[in-house]
Amino acid sequence: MADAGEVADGGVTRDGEPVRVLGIEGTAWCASAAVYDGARDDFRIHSEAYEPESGGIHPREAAEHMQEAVPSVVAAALADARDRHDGDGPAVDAVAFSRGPGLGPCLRIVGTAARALAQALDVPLVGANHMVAHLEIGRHRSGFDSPVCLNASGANAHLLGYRDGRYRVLGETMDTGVGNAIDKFTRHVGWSHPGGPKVEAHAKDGEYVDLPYVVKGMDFSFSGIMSAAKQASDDGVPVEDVCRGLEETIFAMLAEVTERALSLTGSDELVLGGGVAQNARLKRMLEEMCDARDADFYAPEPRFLRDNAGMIALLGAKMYAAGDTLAIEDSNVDANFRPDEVPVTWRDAGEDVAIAPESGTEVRGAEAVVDVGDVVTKRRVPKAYRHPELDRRLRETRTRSEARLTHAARAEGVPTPVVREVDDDEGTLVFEHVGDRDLARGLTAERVRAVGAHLAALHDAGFVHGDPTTRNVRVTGGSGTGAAEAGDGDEAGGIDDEAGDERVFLVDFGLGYHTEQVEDYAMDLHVFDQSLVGTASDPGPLRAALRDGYAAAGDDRVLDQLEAVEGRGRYQ
Ligand SMILES: C[C@@H](O)[C@H](NC(=O)OP(=O)(O)OC[C@H]1O[C@@H](n2cnc3c(N)ncnc32)[C@H](O)[C@@H]1O)C(=O)O
Ligand SMILES: Nc1ncnc2c1ncn2[C@@H]1O[C@H](COP(=O)(O)OP(=O)(O)OP(=O)(O)O)[C@@H](O)[C@H]1O
Ligand SMILES: [Fe+2]
Repeated sequence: MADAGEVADGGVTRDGEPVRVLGIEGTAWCASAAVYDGARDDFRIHSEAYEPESGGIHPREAAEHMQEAVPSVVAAALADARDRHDGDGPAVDAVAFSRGPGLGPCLRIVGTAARALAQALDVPLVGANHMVAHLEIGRHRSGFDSPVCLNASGANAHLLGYRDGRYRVLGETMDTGVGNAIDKFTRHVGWSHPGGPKVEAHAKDGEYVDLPYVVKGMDFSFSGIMSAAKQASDDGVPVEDVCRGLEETIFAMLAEVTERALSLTGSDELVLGGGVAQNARLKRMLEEMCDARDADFYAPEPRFLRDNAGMIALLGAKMYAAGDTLAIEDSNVDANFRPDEVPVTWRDAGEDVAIAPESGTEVRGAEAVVDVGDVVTKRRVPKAYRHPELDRRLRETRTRSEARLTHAARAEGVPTPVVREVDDDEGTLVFEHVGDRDLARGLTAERVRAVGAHLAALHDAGFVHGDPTTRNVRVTGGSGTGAAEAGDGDEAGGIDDEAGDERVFLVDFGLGYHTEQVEDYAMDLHVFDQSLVGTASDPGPLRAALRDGYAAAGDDRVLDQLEAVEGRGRYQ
């Protein structure tokens, strides 16, 4: 079936001329071809879904589906393009295809089809990253300038922000993609693929049940919650209740890390993408979270959320307009193609997502409202987007651990503010005021090295910070040179950046916990490392300083494990 999209301004042009691009998608389950027409800024999409008879997606069956369905959807799209075309020359300016990530056998079929079509039409070939396509479609349709993007799809879950010519991964899943996690549970209870819509339907009749909630900075993991959900169902908890618990927990995790990314970047725009984004509960949570912080939220309509070739054609049009085409001999597919590997040729340098907003006397962090005066009062305000029981549990436990671990860290010689008052019913803490500015606005290698040493001291004492970022470190002294923005001069009254004046304090221990696991220590370092990548204009030397500082004081096994964490292909 062909869908005609709305006509709008802002279609993609090359040298002032609207471009028309045919896109082909087929990374896993959806064989799809579409024509994007820059003259009308509209899309005609033809899709055929693969629906496994039992179990999940079988790569071989999925490839057979592509083999069968790609030619027919491409023929339909080409007929549309020819319909639109008047005059000489080929009906489209370029052919774009999903190069990855996805299932190798499927990708190869789509790649072959795209190469053959580009050659037959004698037009350039464009290789699109499927995850970047999931986010560009929303950015394009929203008209936002430089949003944070949450991709919630089957095989992936990423938080992305554009900076210095790349989409930086601000946070991501540490194990499976969000849709795949949900689908594993539904397979366990015997439901057919895809499970997401069934969980949504059953959750409507369910009561909330507690399940493990795991976020680490802006990263998150689903393995614990999925095992607990399967166990709960085996133990006789009604499946509707487990579905409700799953939605409330998983989507609250995604909303929280997204809020953290908005807070870290200072961005007030959020765009959602990916198949799981069709879920109404997820959209409502993100909408409420954004409303509460006066941010704009945009989710495209469902046909652009689930896998579709419209998004591939649009990204293809942008890339083609930027001259970003592929020689046939360089057009191999990449099953593990990460979004941060893509040189973003179609955006300008001035479009970076904001970083490190001005701090004032009232700071709105991701979790809390913080009054910064002679003392610092932090209130974990209730989050209307979360289920009230989950909200109460998180606010209480985090307030309690923050008080305890802030104190425990100081006992290990790590500078932290003195805790003056704790009220875990109200979720309020009162701290001594420390530092002149956040590390984000005063990044130097020396300070980052100190953070490495402080984290090593915590780990040596058997606990993690849980959310070490450049915003959760306070520093004294000058504004530094590595900061993402020019800095704000010497707001603290001009203390020089001299040895002896430097103090580096850790704050915000609410996500910390006791653990003996090397993996948890490595994740702690990884979270900080990622925040350097997300906030610094030249992160290389700072990342090296982090490792130096840690190596001097900490356990080498943790640094080895950090490499393993980074090297993990997280597409399962
Ligand atoms: C690499 C590529 O092949 C992959 N695509 C993909 O996973 O298809 P996508 O259409 O983005 O997402 C499908 C997932 O989206 C879930 N889903 C669909 N409707 C849902 C709903 N109403 N609630 C929750 N999940 C839903 C499905 O269960 C399935 O896991 C990806 O983008 O990661
Ligand atoms: N003791 C302190 N002294 C000075 N400033 C502080 C102190 N504690 C917090 N701040 C400031 O308030 C900001 C927000 O605090 P905090 O990180 O604890 O809140 P949060 O809501 O948990 O934030 P997020 O989850 O986004 O990291 C910090 O980035 C820092 O600028
Ligand atoms: Fe997808």
